Amino acid sequence: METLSDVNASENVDPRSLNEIRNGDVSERIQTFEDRVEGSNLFEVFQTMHGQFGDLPAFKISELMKLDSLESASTRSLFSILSRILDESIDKKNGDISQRVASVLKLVVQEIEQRVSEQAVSMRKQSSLYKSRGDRYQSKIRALETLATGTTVENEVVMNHLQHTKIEKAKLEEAKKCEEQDLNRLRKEKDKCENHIITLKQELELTKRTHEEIRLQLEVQTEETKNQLEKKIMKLECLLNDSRKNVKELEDSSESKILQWNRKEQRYRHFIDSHFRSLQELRLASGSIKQEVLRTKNIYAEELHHFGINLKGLVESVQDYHYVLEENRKLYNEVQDLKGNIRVYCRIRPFLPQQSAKQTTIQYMGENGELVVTNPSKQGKDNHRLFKFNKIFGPAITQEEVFRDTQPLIRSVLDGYNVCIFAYGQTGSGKTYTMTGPNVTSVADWGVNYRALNDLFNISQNRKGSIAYEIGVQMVEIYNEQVRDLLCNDSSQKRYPSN
Ligand SMILES: Nc1ncnc2c1ncn2[C@@H]1O[C@H](COP(=O)(O)OP(=O)(O)OP(=O)(O)O)[C@@H](O)[C@H]1O
Repeated sequence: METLSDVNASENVDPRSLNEIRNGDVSERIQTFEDRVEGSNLFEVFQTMHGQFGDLPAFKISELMKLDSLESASTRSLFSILSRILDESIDKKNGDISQRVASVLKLVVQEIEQRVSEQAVSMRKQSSLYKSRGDRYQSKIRALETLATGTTVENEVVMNHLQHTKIEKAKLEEAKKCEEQDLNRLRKEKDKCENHIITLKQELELTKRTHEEIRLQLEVQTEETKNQLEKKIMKLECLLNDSRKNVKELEDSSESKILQWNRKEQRYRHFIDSHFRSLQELRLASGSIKQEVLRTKNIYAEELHHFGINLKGLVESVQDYHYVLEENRKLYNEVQDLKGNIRVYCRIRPFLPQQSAKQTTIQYMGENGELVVTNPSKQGKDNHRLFKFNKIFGPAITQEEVFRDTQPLIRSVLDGYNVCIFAYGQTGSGKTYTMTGPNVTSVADWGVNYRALNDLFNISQNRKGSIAYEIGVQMVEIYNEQVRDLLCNDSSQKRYPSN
């Protein structure tokens, strides 16, 4: 890019000249060129002649004419000299001009004419030169103005770049801070590492010493081991010899075994061949069995079809059966109701082996549940008392017989009735014996509880295809007007109902 200073340097033009050219002021420049010529010598000659021109000798004029100073004199000086000479001649000689003065004047006029023509040519040249320069400068000015406009856009770009650079600088400063922090951290870590290295060196030194000691010990051990190994090698060589003998023997035996194996192989081959033949026979048999199975399958499908038809009838029968069963249950429960919701049975305990006076107070025991008890200590009407029960179980009756009478009542539980079996009597009268039994491991001795539960579980098991039962049991004891839970393991919580 060509700048203003470059243009000045290349053209060697004063900036002031540029302005003058721009304003078109060229005339003053022509005068300046005229002033550059100075003819002081000629002027001085004419100064000396001032006031005595009429007496100017011929040699002086010749000398004057020979002088080269005419060429070097300025044009203004020449005009001034010419004017004075003419004024002098007019004043002193009444307008006559001598031949010599006329020739001098002629020379001066010729010189002036030549100069004027030369200067005119020069002026034209200079004028055209300045004009061309002016045009060039104008175009350069326009170029510079365009350049200046471009520079504004560039400035914006540069400003953006500067802004970006500032942000980058801020980031770099931030990064620098981080790096300084990292550097500080690394310095600390370096210090730590150096300390660690010192510690490690000490440990290494210690380890070296230990290692040296161990090495010495190992050398001793190695020597011992070497001796032992040498002994072992001796032993092993002996063993090797033995082994070689053994190998020889084994080779012999293995040869005989190989012969045996070959014979066995022969036998197995025969065996496999026979099995292969059997297998082929089996394959044939399996084919026929498959056909048989297919036939059976078809027959089975037909039978299944018939079975389905029969089953349908059976399902209908089962539905009828359920209906009949329901009817039975209703009738059964009605019978139980007719028998009475509350039934009282009396069981008479036999005498215990340790009882000495085996004298009974029971006077009469009727089939209809009547019981007459005597009291020998009382007389008259109070001597005997009559009791009426649903049934009386005598001393010889078994556990099975007692249960049989309660069984129907217990079974009504399965139809949704609540049943309670209540054993009442004084201490030692046989309540536990009747309800639980003397020996639970013997089925014959089972009391009402075991038998009832066993019966209920059996029935629920038989009916599980049609009915799912949930069975719950409670066993309580009322003693001294306090109810106690007999199924509770924790004696502290036995009191019923538990808190
Ligand atoms: N029917 C019976 N046949 C044989 N022995 C019986 C019979 N009933 C009870 N006993 C015997 O009588 C004794 C007392 O019976 P049990 O313990 O059943 O009486 P209990 O009424 O439960 O007494 P408690 O109220 O003190 O518990 C027991 O030794 C028992 O074996």
